[in-house]
Amino acid sequence: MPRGTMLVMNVWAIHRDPELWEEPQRFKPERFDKEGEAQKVMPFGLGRRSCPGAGLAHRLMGLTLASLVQCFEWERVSIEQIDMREGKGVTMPKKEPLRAMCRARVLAGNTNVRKDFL
Ligand code: HEM
Repeated sequence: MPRGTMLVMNVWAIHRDPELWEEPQRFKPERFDKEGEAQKVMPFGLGRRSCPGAGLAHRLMGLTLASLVQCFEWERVSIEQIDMREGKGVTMPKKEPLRAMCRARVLAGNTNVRKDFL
């Protein structure tokens, strides 16, 4: 490849390649229990120009999720399966926004908690 060539990878397609992934279209977080699977995901790019914020993003994602679980009680708004299809946009929005009910837990300073939530 000549020097200075710009190489653009289609990460979207790589992440959905059935030769690399079992049932690539299904939401199966347990797939990453298998050794080596996590190394096949490239959300932050690769090489010298990969995302310098990857470490911060990894830490923040865990912290954000844990804070949401620790500080709020969550309930579904219906018994229908959650629509996991993606919409269009740079930040990977869901096609149908996720709707859920939440209530601050007592430890988060909420004293107005229903008994069945305790
Ligand atoms: C989930 C969160 C994030 C994702 C998925 C993400 C993803 C990416 C991707 C795919 C690139 C392009 C890499 C390439 O060209 O190969 C990039 C670049 C970059 N990201 Fe992130 N990023 C995230 C969070 C962050 C955060 C938190 C920061 C800063 C605090 C950040 C700063 C940057 C910068 C400065 C670049 C340009 C690097 C360069 O061109 O040399 N990103 N990011």
